[in-house]
Order: sequence, then structure tokens, then C-alpha cells
Amino acid sequence: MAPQAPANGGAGNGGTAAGGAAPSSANEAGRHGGRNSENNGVVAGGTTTAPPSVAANGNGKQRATRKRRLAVNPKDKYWTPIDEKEAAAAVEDGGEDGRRPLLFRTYRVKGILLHPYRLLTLLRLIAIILFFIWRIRHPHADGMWLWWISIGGDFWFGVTWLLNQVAKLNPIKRVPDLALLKQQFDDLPDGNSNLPRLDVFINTVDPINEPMIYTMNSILSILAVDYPVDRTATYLSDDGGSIIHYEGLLETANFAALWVPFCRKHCIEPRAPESYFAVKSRPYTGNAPDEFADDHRRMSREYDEFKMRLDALFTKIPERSDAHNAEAKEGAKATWMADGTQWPGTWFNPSENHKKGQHAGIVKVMLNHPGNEPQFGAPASSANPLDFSAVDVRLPILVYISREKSPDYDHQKKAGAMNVQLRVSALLTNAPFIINFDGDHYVNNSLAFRAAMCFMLDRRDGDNTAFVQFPQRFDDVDPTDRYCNHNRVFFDATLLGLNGIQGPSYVGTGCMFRRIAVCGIDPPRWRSDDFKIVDNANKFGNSMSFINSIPSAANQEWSMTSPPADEELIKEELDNVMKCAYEDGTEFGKEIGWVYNIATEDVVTGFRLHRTGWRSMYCRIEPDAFRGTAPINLTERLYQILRWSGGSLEMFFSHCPLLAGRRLNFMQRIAYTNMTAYPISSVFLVFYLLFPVIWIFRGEFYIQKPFPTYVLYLVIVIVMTELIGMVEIKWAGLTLLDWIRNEQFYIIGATAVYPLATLHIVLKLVLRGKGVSFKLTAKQAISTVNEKYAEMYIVQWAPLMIPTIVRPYILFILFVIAFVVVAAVVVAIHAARTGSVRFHFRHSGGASFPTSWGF
Ligand SMILES: O=c1ccn([C@@H]2O[C@H](COP(=O)(O)OP(=O)(O)O[C@H]3O[C@H](CO)[C@@H](O)[C@H](O)[C@H]3O)[C@@H](O)[C@H]2O)c(=O)[nH]1
Ligand SMILES: [Mn+2]
Repeated sequence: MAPQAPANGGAGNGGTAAGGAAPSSANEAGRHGGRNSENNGVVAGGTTTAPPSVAANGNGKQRATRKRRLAVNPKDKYWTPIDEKEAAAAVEDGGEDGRRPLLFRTYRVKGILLHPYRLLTLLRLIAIILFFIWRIRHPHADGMWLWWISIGGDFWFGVTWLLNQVAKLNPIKRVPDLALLKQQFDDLPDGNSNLPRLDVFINTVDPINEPMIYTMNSILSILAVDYPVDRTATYLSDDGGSIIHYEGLLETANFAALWVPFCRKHCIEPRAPESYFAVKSRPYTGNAPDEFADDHRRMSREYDEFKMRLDALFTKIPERSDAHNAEAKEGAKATWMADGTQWPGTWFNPSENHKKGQHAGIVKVMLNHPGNEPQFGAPASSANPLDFSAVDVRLPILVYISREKSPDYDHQKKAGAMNVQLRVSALLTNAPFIINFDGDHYVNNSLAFRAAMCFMLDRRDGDNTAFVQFPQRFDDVDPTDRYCNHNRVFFDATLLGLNGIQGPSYVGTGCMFRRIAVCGIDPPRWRSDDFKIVDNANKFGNSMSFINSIPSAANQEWSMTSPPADEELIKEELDNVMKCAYEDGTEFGKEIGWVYNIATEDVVTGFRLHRTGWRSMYCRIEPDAFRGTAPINLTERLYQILRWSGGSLEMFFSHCPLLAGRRLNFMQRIAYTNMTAYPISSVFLVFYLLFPVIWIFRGEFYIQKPFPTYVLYLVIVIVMTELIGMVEIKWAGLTLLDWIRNEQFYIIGATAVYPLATLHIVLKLVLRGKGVSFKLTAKQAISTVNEKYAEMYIVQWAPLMIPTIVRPYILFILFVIAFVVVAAVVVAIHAARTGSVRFHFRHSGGASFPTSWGF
């Protein structure tokens, strides 16, 4: 999720501001040249430095003679490196004594912005304290209860502003050094790579609401990523248990045999075909420019055919099933697989044990381990017109999973699915690192996995890093981002702030994990020396293979590597760990794996890792590492933020950051408090919006007096918020529009959605009802450019918007009615009594303009 950065409305607390830019960094070397041709031509995501000279200089000692120059992207002009000394020292060591290199560089905001930023924050803090004292000293005798509410509101707004602001006072940017990673891990004398193994998790539920073509594009982009092919495995979790996904994945595995070598041969980016073919032209960076035009044309045709084959599944499988069922005659109408057996998952005609929420578990290894030696493809032929004779055509492991479902269990949505992926992958490949994606997020920069590894393997805090979070970026958002889907302020300012503390929160997708951290192991920093993984079935469940996988994942973080297990041999064990009952009485969903019973499993899971002493790192690279699809329209967007705000608030009560133990950094605690308590602001905001209505009924403006002093304070605190916002925009590298959108959508959320979320949670706490549920966000279907944003304008009934829309009208209508009624009555009385009508304005406080009216 991506919580809205609370923008604190109310008495002048105006808002948090600004955003940031991608960290930047055109790679100086530009290319990532090397042994593998597929490494060429991709702009590395780091401000890459020239690698230190490796040549021995006579006395055999490696010396860093060359000053490590850093390329400056315009967006980086307000950032300055802070680890130059360390970096230089690390170059001196150069791996000779077995010490690990520094694989990323750290930047902070330059003093020219940082000092004013902090100073303004301090000044505004003083201003709001003075303001508050002044208000307390001037109670509003006529409307004390309203006055108390507004004092409460102002206090709350002041506190949340502070919580939000202090977590941003030390923004840190970290830029991975891909060239060094390559030098240390890939350019080995034996020609092999030493990068750690990596398991990729991707989730989907429904081939319609989350169009299958997205999921399959994501998978293609993952299979084609620039990472040693024998060291990754991809696990698709299909929570729908749908044969469409299963056969779609088979088609995808077949198509990948063309697509992946094509990507490697021509070094194309991005490696999700839909996005690749949508881009009209870009400079060629591959090794076979002569063949490119032909290959591209053929590939484009192959892709169109592939899409048709995917579409055809929706008719082909029902037809095939009908034919089988006609033969079988009796019994339920089953769904049939191509090999003439019945599909173990859900059927088109839902039947006992074959319907949504009730079916067997399925694991199918679709692509096996490719072996450790490169395999070159075939030269061009009539059957295969693309010449792959100089390309390694191997594909990484690909696995289909659909966990068992039963009506007796709460399946815990995505979190439940991921915990099954965690166990299944532990038995099959057990890579020490995991990266996870929502079904609609694809790899946009094929070097992204390497970038995250720079953080995990760095010698400074690498071992204590539980996860590396990438920002969420979206295609298909309208150019002015009217629904604030990009959440720039959050992703480009707030998360950089957290990056300077204990690390960014986990936002659900595009995040690399250390497996042992997910399995509930303490970070080295807090681990005792004689630490043992207890083989405690109460904690991990009854699979000994799973329990034993954990220590071996820990050992493999640095050394390699056992072969993947044979699926057939461990079939029973796989079935066991996919069972609903497996987790009964275990710590899954609590201290192990992804956390349960909350709509925002992501933030809570990240929080659990932080509170056990792990840290996280934020990784932004250019081009964007991953991209996804934004909600289809305003309705979906509002439900999305309802889920986020409801989940966050629920977290405030169920996993309260204020009560976490001492391993949670103090500032991180503040940040989490802000991140979870923000919907409460809406309660006060609603009061503030209702005040004018009360004025009308009571016939008096209940406003703080003396009025001019009040206005003066308001102007000061509002102007200061704007100033802070403008400085933030600068260091974060955002536009004014990004900032305005954030403020704007905050108000929409705070009036339309957060009150409902708050009410929901109050009801849950008081009446022990259910929390906000995880409703799948519908995504935009792929469409032509013309109709690209058409969905956005479809007016759908959005009950959530009622308060936001209706209030100004109620106010207006009430105002008119009240005015007319009161005026008519008074005028009538006066006219009846005296035959004439008289108006006067009363002075009040120090104000010389009307603060109340009487006739
Ligand atoms: O029963 C379920 C329901 C959902 N999902 C998957 O969960 C992912 C996220 O669902 P989506 O509806 O796209 O949620 P968003 O609103 O886009 O989600 C954001 O916020 C969520 C938390 O609220 C995070 O889990 C997501 O990663 C984050 O992208 C998708 O891949 C789904 O396929 C499942 O696997 N099983
Ligand atoms: Mn999503």
C-alpha cells in the first residue's frame, strides 16, 4: 500500500508537501559491458563510478589511484555524498583481505536546502506553540463546547504535522553501484557468477479483474531479467485456482523461449512485451543491429499470436470440457485439462471441491532448472527465423502454485498466499533472497534485481537489512494524475526521510526480502552468538523439510548452493505445506511470514521486521525498476484508500507502534505512528466542516477572537507550511503539480474516505465487528491510446464521495433557507410593529467588521 501522506488540514496546518525525484543517475559508464551480451546497453541504476583499476602495480598491491568521479544528474544537484571516505577506504581493501566492497553510495541533502528546511520546521513549531498558547488564553465564552472541539482539533493537527515532519528531517538517498557488484560477483576467473540465488513471488487472483495479459507480461519480464539464469526461480500464486491461469502460464513458458533470447540478443528494455511494443523507438544498444529490424517485426507478430492464444483459452477450455463432459454424461460438469484429466482447481461450473474457496492445492513446475552451463540456441531456420546461435537460450525455473482452499478457513488473501509461496519455495529452491510482485507489476529495468542486491550484500548494514523496497510507479495514469495515483510525495519525499532512519516501510510490491528475516529470525545485530533455529513445530508447523530449510537459507546468503529439489520426489511434502490446516497453531501470520488479519498486510509486515530490529533500504533507480497499473477509476481509487486508511488505523490499535519494544528506532516509531493514526484527523476535519452549519442555526459566527490576531496567526502558519513544502519540492525534485495533487487528494480522502474508515474501526473495536476487508483493486485493461483514459471518466456510483460532494451543497441550501426564513420572520415582525425595517452590525472583540448579525 501507499498511505496518503497526511496533509494536516485544519487550523492552518496546511500540509506536508513535496515529493522527490528518482534518485537519478545516468551511469557515467553508460553501459554495463561485460561477458554477457545481455548486460549491455542498460543504463545502470546507479551513479556508477569508474571501477578501480585492478591491475597490479609492481609491488602487487592494488591502489585506488583514480578519483572516483560521480555523474551528476540535474535532479541530484541538491544532494551530496557522505560516504566518500568509507568508499575510498573500501577501494583500498579492494576485496584482497576478503572484506566486502561498498556496493552503494549514500547521499544527503545539501546544506543550502537542508538547513532552511530544518530551520523552517523549527520556526513553524514555535509558531504553532505560540498560536496554541494564545488560543488557550482566549477562550470563546459564548460557545465553549465548540471552542473545546476546535482546540482539540488544532492540537491534533499540530501533533500530526510534527510527527509527519520530523520523520523527514534527514532524507537519505542510496545509489547502488552496479559496476562494482558485477566486478565482485560476476567477473570471476571461472566465468561463473557468485550472486546469491533469488526466488520471485508473483500473485494473482482473477484472470478478468486483473487481466491475465498483465500477469503474463510480468512473468515474461521476470524471466528475461538480467540475473544469472540458473539462480532465479519464479513462483506464480493463483488464488483463483483457475485453469485459465495454468494454461496461460504454459503458453507463456513456450513464448518465453523466443522472447527471452530475443531480449538478450538485442538488449531491449523494458522486457515486458506489451510495454516494449508500446514504445515507438529508442536507441539500439544490442550486438546485432543488422538483424534487429527483422527480428523485431517477427517478434511483434509472435507476440500478437501469443496474445490470441491467451484469449482463445477462454473459449478453448470450455469447449474441450463440454466435449469431455458430453462423453462422460453423468456426474458434475467438470473442467478438463489438455491431457484428458480433470482440473484439480476450480471448475467453470462450480462443484463440490472444485469451486472458489474450496479446492485442492496444486504445484506444477513448468520450467525446470536449466543447468549451470550456457546453452546457445539454434541458427536461423525456416522453423525458427530468429538466429539465436550466439545467445544463451536457457530459461529460469517457473512454478505454478494454487494453495488448498476450504470453506472452514479464512484464507487471509494475499498474505496467506505469500506464506504458502514461502513454504513451497523453501522446499523446492530455498533461495536466501525473495522478491515479490503484485500480478500487475512488471520489471521495467532488467538490472533491478542486481540493484537490490547491492544493498543486501553491502558490508556496512547489508546483513541487518531485511528488505529493500522500490517505489511503486504506474503506467496508465493520466498526465495530470488527477487521482494522485502516483503518490509522489510519499514515494519521493517521505520514504527518503524514512531511509535516513530505520528504512522505508514495505508497500506490498517490488520489495526484496532476506528469507530468514521473513521466517522470524532476529537480525545479526540482535542475535546471540549461540543462536539456533529451534525446531519447534509449534512455531513453523510440522514439516521438517521446511524447518531445516531455514538454517540452510542463512548459510547460503554467502556461499553456494544446493540443486533444486525434484518436485515428484517431494510431492507429499509439498501437498502438506499447501494445506489450510498446516498453519493451525503455528506462528504464521504473526511472527513468521506475512502478517494476517489486517487489510494492509504490507505495512504491518514491514513493521514487524523493523520492530524486531531489522532495517530496510530504499532503492530508486532510473529507468524505474518496476511499473504497475493504477486503479481503473475514482471509485476503485477511493476503495483502495479506504482499504489503506482502514488497515492503517486498525494497525494503530492492533500493532501499536508506540508500544513496540526498544529495537524499533525512536524516529521510526514516530513515523509509524503518523503512518497509522492519520485517518483520525478526519474526525476533526468533519467538525470543522460542520461549524458553518452551526453558525447558521445559532445565528452567530463562532470564531476565535480577537479576529485579526487569529487571522495573523493563521496566515503565518499557512505560509510557513507552504514554504516548507517548496523547499521539500526542491530536494525531492518534484513539481508543484505533484504537491498540489497530494494536498487535493488528501482533502478528498479526509472527507470522503477516512471518516468511514474511522467509523469502521470504532465499530470494530466497540462491537467486535470485522475490519476493513481486502477488496481486489480492478485494473485498467490494456487499450489503445485513444481510449486510454476513457475509463477514468466513466461516472460510477461512488457512495464514498457523498460527504465530499454533498456538504458544500447542504451548506449552501441551508444557508439560503435559514437566511430567508429568519429574514422573513424578523422583517414581518418589525413591519407589523413599527411599519419600518432597521439593520445593524454589532462590533465584537477587536474586529471592526461584522462577527454576528442581528435584526
Ligand atoms: O485473495 C487475494 C487477494 C489479492 N491477492 C493479490 O494481492 C495483490 C494486490 O492486490 P490489489 O487489489 O492490486 O491491491 P492494491 O490496491 O493495488 O494494493 C496495494 O496495497 C495492498 C495492501 O493494501 C498491497 O498488498 C499491495 O501490494 C499494494 O500494491 C494482487 O496481486 C492480487 O492478486 C491475492 O493474491 N489473493
Ligand atoms: Mn495493485
